[in-house]
Amino acid sequence: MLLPLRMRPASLRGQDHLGVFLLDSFSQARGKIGRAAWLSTPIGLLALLPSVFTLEVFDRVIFRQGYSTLIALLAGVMVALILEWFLRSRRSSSLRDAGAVIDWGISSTLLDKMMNQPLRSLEERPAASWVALFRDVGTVRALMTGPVIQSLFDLPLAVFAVVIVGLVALPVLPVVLGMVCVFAAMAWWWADEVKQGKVAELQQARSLDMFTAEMCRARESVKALAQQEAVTAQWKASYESWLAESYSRGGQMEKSKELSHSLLIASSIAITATGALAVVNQWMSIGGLIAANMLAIKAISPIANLAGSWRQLAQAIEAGRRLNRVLAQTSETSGAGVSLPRPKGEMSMEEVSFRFDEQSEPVFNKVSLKLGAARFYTVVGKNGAGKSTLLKLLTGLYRPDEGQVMIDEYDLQQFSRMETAAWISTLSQNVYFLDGTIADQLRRGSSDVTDEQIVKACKLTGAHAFISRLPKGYATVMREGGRALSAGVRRKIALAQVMLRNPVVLILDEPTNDLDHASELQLIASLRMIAKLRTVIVVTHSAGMVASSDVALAVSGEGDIQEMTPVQALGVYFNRPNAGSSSPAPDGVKQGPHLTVVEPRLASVAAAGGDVR
Ligand SMILES: Nc1ncnc2c1ncn2[C@@H]1O[C@H](COP(=O)(O)OP(=O)(O)OP(=O)(O)O)[C@@H](O)[C@H]1O
Repeated sequence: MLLPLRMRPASLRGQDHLGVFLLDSFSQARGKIGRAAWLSTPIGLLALLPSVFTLEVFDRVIFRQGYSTLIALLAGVMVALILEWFLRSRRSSSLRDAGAVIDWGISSTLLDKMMNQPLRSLEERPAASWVALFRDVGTVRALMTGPVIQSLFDLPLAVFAVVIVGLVALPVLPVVLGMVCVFAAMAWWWADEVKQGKVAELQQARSLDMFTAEMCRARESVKALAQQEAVTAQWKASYESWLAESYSRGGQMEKSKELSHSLLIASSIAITATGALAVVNQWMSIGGLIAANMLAIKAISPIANLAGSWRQLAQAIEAGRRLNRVLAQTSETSGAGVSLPRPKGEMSMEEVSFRFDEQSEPVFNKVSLKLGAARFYTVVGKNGAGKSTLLKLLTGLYRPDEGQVMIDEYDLQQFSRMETAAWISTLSQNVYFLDGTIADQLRRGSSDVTDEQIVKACKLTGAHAFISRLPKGYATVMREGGRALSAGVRRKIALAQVMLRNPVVLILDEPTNDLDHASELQLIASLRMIAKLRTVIVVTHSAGMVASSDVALAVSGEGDIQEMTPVQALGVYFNRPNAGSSSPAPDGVKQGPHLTVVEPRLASVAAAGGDVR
């Protein structure tokens, strides 16, 4: 239900749980909507004056040659017209303001909601459906400025018109009432989309939009794998189904419009015929007959217009329901309430269980784990075992179904995303940048960083050398997630972004993906040094990284995690049973399981435990 509180039937108040969040935004515009509703009464009355003018002209001016009456009537009707124009423009402007207030209220609440939803809720909805939700806000706002609300506000006019017909042309009143009832019945009959609460055409248009967005995102894969034919066929099928629905609905609407037009003419004929009989029998005047015809149109128009706007109302109701479902979802916690001392960086999991949904097997089943502060951990396991899921639990991005994830003695659940991110910085597998310069990207997570710190972080991750060679250096603009930069450079910049947060715990998901061999060695060396001061946890398929870590956490894929020495992990997961002994070392490993390669010019940074701030 989208109507503001004072416009809703009393029976619905308080029980409309669907509209409760939207009503918050509507209530901010209540004053403006109220003013528009109040203005509708004088507007309705003034709109009837031309009919009364016609009546008087016929009855008093024509038959009695009353020139002075005509001048007085003309003056009166001109004043009324100007006043009506003024009031109508005030009403439109109030409704426009109300629409803007509602739009702003819902859009900003929706944006807050989106930003503060747990990652799992965000993942359950395709990215394109969020874009569609913001478009839904426009649909709800259009309700305020479109024909629906105007027709609703004009409904009192119908009542006034019928009353005046009763006063000036009583014999035709039954015909007018009959026609009003016919139009009201037709309006009810055509309201099937409103009654069903869904607009199939709109739903198909949304699916089509979402598929088009997916297609654009997957353009490189589609081209590379030559999937054009299959994708085109799928898109055309989706488009055809939307077009068929739109065509059939369009046809129905045209039919109803034609019928409504013919019925209006029929009403006029019926009123004229009945009125003519009444005039002949001197039950009413000719002026009364002409005025009754005009008033009948005034009485029927709001009802006919309302019926013509059902579609817009149905779309707004559907959009409102969708918005409300999202707004009603739970957000992440807003914070711990007090500023807690910076933790040392010990991480632990106590009896943690997690599964993606009821139907799937648990990824973790009562797992307990203790990770010491300032140590270097690697996470190993086969594809799909649950390594990334483990990282998301450790960063607080996923909440365990059971058990606790702790940093030092604090349960992560008590912290807001901002609080957790200040201590635990994470670099996910897929790096994506919003539009802006490289410097903007680096400042986005930590606005107070200095240029010197930015350069230091980029040197640490190896991004600086590349950025310095760009014609615009750090002012180079990145678009579409930074596609113009190579994947390796994007990863190095993202890593610098993470380092600038000055975390206690650094969590990286396959950071050596896309890195060349020298960069991988440099990163491993940097991470070893960073781990002198911070806890470093890295999901990796790099033997060199595992060999350089203090402990390997092996995710079995059967719900548990085992702690191993790097040598054991290299044997089990990299088929290198003798790594760390006198046998050939894994790639990137120079001496035993520990890598000691540090670029000389980075030594000072690395020696400070990667402290760039
Ligand atoms: N958003 C999700 N919704 C549902 N299931 C998921 C989701 N993300 C991961 N999974 C499932 O959870 C399991 C663990 O996935 P995860 O990405 O943690 O594995 P991984 O060990 O990191 O794999 P890889 O080495 O391929 O990156 C997989 O079976 C995967 O299909």
